[in-house]
Amino acid sequence: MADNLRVKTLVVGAGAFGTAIAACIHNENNAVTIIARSHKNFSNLKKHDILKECELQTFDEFNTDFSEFKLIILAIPCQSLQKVSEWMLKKWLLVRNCNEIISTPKLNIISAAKGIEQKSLRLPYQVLENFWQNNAEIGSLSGPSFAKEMLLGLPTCVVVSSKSSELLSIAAQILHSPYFRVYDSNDIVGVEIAGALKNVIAMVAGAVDGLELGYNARAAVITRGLSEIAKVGVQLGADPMTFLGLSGVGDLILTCTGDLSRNRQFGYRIAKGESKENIIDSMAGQVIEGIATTQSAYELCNKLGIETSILSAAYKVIYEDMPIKDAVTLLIDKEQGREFKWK
Ligand SMILES: NC(=O)C1=CN([C@@H]2O[C@H](COP(=O)(O)OP(=O)(O)OC[C@H]3O[C@@H](n4cnc5c(N)ncnc54)[C@H](O)[C@@H]3O)[C@@H](O)[C@H]2O)C=CC1
Ligand SMILES: O=C(CO)COP(=O)(O)O
Repeated sequence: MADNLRVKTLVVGAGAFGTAIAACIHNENNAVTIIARSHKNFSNLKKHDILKECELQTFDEFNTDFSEFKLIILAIPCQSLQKVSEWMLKKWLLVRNCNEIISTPKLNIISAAKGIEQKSLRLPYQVLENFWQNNAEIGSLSGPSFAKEMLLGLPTCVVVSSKSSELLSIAAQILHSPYFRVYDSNDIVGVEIAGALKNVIAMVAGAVDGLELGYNARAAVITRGLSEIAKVGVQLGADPMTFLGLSGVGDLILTCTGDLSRNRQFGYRIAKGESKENIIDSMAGQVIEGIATTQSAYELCNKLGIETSILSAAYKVIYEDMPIKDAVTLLIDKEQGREFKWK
């Protein structure tokens, strides 16, 4: 296809997921530009044949009008969404040489972040909607998708969620391919709550394995964890069926059982006696979203008046230095009760 007929997609962030999604969607119909923090990232990206063809820019040097891109994917951690949005708006005004964005077609922005913003307790789409107001349609990409497997071209199914059907159709057109299947959903609250909270449950599942408590215990954490996730989601207005989908049980199973998960690894290593600081230092700057989300989730559950014992046990270990064995006792000694209680 002639270059001027190709759709253009922008991927903001050149970490594990930014790199992987760019490799999945760059093709003869879709030209991907990736924004990385520094030129140092470029040599890493160019190790992959497909990424050699993408346009690479740094945050500092970037000077294209954002509305040239049919889709913008934010592949950055949840806690950076506000800052990166501020950077984008500043750049956009600079490139357009104006003080205000007036009557432009809306941007189409999809976030891949799986977390809850600290202090404000907002989900990624709420941070973005609040910032971009009428200047963008907002969506969320989630589901079981280890970046490493996507980079290898292994089959992956994800869900894109948005209130805008136009954005859903653009996302399907740009993202969907035989090995990268995209389903759509209108339940952005459910999809984002599931994506955020599964990281905390994955840390606990990792800890169960680190403590060698057995497969039964791990299955119990996954299932009871799903019940806690659904309880929080339903209270926030999510559709309960979402938790049976790719962003719910799909991503939960992947992250709780797959050793590629950084959140699972974190829990495993904590259970083996390593300190939180040590583990973070060893991750070479890669984000472990579950750490910040544990705190946000704890505060959110308190605010909503919901009892969630697994999420709360994770908080006590990570933020109150409760010995992990005491947290296990807390969960085992919990009062007997009905399997499903929505409050
Ligand atoms: N790695 C994976 O398999 C998947 C990750 N995700 C989610 O995608 C999000 C990003 O994850 P990864 O790419 O894995 O993380 P990462 O830590 O590998 O990369 C994050 C990137 O964001 C950049 N960044 C962070 N804060 C920034 C700021 N303020 N300004 C500019 N750049 C900034 C970093 O420089 C880095 O390049 C997370 O929320 C994660 O949960 C979603 C699906 C799969
Ligand atoms: O969300 C992920 C896969 O769907 C990646 O999980 P981790 O951040 O735990 O590696």
